[in-house]
Amino acid sequence: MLEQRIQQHFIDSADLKYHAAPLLSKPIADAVQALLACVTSGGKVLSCGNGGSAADAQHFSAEFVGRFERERPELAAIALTTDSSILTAIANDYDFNVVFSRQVRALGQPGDVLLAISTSGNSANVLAAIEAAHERDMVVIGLSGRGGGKMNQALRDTDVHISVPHDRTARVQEVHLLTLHCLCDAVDALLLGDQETSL
Ligand SMILES: O=C(CO)[C@@H](O)[C@H](O)[C@H](O)[C@H](O)COP(=O)(O)O
Ligand SMILES: [Zn+2]
Repeated sequence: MLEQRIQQHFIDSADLKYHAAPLLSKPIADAVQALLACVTSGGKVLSCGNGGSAADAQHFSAEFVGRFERERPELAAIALTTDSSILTAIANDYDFNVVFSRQVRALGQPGDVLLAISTSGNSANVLAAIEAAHERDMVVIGLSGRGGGKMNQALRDTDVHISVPHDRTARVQEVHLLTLHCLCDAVDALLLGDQETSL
């Protein structure tokens, strides 16, 4: 019974990945181009999200600043989810809805990229970060699910929306993580050439 339940998670996750691959490969490739333009012109990536998506935001920035699978120069990325002093001060003095947007206004420059992650597309602090990024002439890569929610309206035509076609938060997050690894792999391939992985 329990093992069957566990196996069903694996099957559902694999099914979604098969189904989503042809739907998401184009927006993911568009996101790669946005990231490449950013890093080759001296820009940086700011990333944000709540809960599991905060972990995803940090996962991405760790692989940009550190490395993914291949040796390469450092790439600039900052997760806006990590500084507890900044987060508590902004939430305490202003509102939790602006914990990311104030950091975007403080750190964002034209040509930078905001990686905005929300499985529902409806988290107010992520939506406010998108608005702040537009004020700073940044491109936004939005990762969502469940039809995209309010992120559909928040994003511009010049942004990239990667919307996972599933309603369950955990399944959406599983495809978000795969997407982040696709982004890291493709940026490395375009920067270094299409070689085999070294790690
Ligand atoms: O990881 C999970 C569920 O798998 C949760 O921590 C989840 O990330 C949180 O409930 C978030 O607050 C959901 O926000 P969002 O993805 O809708 O923006
Ligand atoms: Zn989770």
